[in-house]
Amino acid sequence: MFSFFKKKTQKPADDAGQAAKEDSVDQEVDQADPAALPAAAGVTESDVQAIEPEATQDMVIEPEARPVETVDPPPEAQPIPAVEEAPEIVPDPEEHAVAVSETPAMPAPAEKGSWLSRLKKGLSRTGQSLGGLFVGVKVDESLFEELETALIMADAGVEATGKLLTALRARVRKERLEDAGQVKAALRDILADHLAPLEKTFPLGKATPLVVMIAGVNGAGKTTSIGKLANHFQAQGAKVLLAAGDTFRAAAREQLVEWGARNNVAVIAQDGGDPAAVAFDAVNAGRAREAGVVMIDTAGRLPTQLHLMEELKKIKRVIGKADDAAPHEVLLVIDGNTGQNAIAQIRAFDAALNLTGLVVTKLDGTAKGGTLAAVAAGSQGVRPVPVYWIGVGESLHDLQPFVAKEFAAALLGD
Ligand SMILES: Nc1nc2c(ncn2[C@@H]2O[C@H](COP(=O)(O)OP(=O)(O)OP(=O)(O)O)[C@@H](O)[C@H]2O)c(=O)[nH]1
Repeated sequence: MFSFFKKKTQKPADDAGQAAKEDSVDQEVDQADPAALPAAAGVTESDVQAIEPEATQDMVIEPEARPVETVDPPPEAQPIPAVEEAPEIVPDPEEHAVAVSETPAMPAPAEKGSWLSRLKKGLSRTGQSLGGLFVGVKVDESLFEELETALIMADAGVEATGKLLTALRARVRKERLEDAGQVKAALRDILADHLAPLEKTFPLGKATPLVVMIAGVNGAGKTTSIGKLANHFQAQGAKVLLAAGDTFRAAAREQLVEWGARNNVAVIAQDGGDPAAVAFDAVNAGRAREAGVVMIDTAGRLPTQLHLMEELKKIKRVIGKADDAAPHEVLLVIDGNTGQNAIAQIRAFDAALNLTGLVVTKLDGTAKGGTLAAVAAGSQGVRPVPVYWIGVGESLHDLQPFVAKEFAAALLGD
């Protein structure tokens, strides 16, 4: 395992200072000869080196911020393998002894059934309010009215709700459906068709390395999703490299480093400084080490924090200086509980970054599972960005590819 850590003592004093500093680095980076970029971005070769054990002593780790309790090790977790390059950048490797596994931990096909039941359970609040409407009722206008209310309450939005109900009425008429169960089955098909354009297979292997930039608001589940995906990609045989693009929050870096240790993959990190430089290093390191995937975490931010949105654009630009075609994927992680606000988030991040996909987390326990129907309908002018993965919990197995048919069934509690 390769672990890198660039040490810098300078930290941003405040937002204004940080913005000014970023502006100057931005100009440097943008005007620089790409070959000279590492230096322009404040990166020197001596900065990028395998961490020595004693260097970890200087790391600032907030013990209370360690996410140990939020991260379930895979059921088949094994003790740390006796690898020479054990995760030295982790201050206390013993803490990882129970969590590190070399064994791919994503579900085998046989586990598909349990994923479907977790998906159904995760979406049960939406499932009960939508699916529950069909129990012991007659097929009449009041059923359609209740459905309309339930879809709006599930945050499907006005456009999707109208479209779905128009299609359902037509189907009921055409097929002369009189049984509520049949109407429910018809709605399930219509929903699945409606959501199908969002379904897309993640293009692992499209480029080597495939550079994936991850963005989102604070706490959406970016870092956790990266950890789960690292495991997923490894299970598919891809060598993974992670980059801790949140250079401001020590706990965020720590969390990624921890996921790196769990998955036995390298993490590029830096204490303070320019996140674009970390991303740039990561792409180069990924290429040098023939990684299959480089995943770049970024600090959480609100679309209204304009200077932070500019920083995100800059990170993307600088990644492009390391590899013309990169980032190949720009993913927005959204919290499934966010409801209609997710639409505003997608619009804003898409405008800044031209998103290629979504990861929707925390669908467990939400009554707002209809949001994806709103995305598919292009509600409020949102572009129907593909959904690669959905998350229904905190364990490794709880993040899985989005399948429209499965999702539609779970939305109706089936
Ligand atoms: N219930 C549930 N919790 C989740 C899911 N995905 C992530 N979480 C939890 O959400 C919390 C925040 O996740 P993070 O990965 O730290 O979020 P982040 O976007 O990286 O956060 P910042 O770095 O602060 O922007 C953690 O406690 C995760 O375990 C999910 O699908 N379901």
